[in-house]
Amino acid sequence: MKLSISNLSKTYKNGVKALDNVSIEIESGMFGLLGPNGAGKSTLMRTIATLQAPDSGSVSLDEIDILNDKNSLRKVLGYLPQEFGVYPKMSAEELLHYFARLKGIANKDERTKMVNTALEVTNLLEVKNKSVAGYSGGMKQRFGIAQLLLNDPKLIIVDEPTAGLDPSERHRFLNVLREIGTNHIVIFSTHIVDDVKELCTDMAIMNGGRILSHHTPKEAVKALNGQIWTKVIERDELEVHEDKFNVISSNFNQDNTLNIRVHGTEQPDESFEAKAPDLADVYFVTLREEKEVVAA
Ligand SMILES: Nc1ncnc2c1ncn2[C@@H]1O[C@H](COP(=O)(O)OP(=O)(O)OP(=O)(O)O)[C@@H](O)[C@H]1O
Repeated sequence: MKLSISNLSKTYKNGVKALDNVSIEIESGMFGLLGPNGAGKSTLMRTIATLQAPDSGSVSLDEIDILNDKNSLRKVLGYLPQEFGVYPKMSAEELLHYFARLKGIANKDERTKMVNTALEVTNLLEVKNKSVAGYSGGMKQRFGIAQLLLNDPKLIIVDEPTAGLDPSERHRFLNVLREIGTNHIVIFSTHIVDDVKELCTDMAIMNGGRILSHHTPKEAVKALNGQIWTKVIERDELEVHEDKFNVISSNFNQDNTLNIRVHGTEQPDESFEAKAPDLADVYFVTLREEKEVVAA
């Protein structure tokens, strides 16, 4: 299965160019779309989900021309938007039966089987009789996945599903996605680098409505080998270092000093130590290079 996006552009009425000639191909597996707030991720997701039209460009899933044949796409799509509304005071099981009926599954045995599978995959079997309105944030997100699994979608889109989840809920949610990622195209957007690191077989970094890079996480990290340098400095030395070196990130240590990471093909000076790159370095280097291009 392949999702092909070609030359997609969208400018909102207020003049914001949310998509700027986006082209990318996505195959089966877990695909992470990583970018800061306002990068254009939701606009891209909503366009693929046929909820809004671009100004130009095309999107296809195998032979389905998504923009001209919305209904065919919707039959194979599972979409979990960023805000997933208010739930009525019904149990998860009842609500899933209700959604399954809406999706046209009239046969009760067939519906029960589907509902049970969805509850099982999302680890909600034990709480299936509880009201969804009273679920925690993480349980609600997993319920969102349960409802989208009901029509056995081929393309699953989840928009920033881990925002606001506590670490254990986030972990449980990522495990559910991992479970369904093997035989579907799952696209999920996030601004959390670790989400992508833990989960994705493929990824792209987006900002300013453009795809800045598209690599597997492994390849992207490998490409920075030998280019990341660290040093511990006092906090009031940060500005000087930022003026002189390509500082991509800084983190406080317990003693209130700062650990800075610098990008460069050569050791900046002898006070720096070489470090193995990680995915956060990839993210910051990519965004920084974009800033330099925009400024030039
Ligand atoms: N309906 C709209 N009308 C006008 N501008 C919009 C609209 N929706 C989004 N934008 C703007 O388009 C840009 C891209 O927004 P989008 O929501 O696609 O980004 P995002 O990467 O999903 O960010 P976030 O994580 O904050 O949702 C932003 O500058 C946003 O303010």
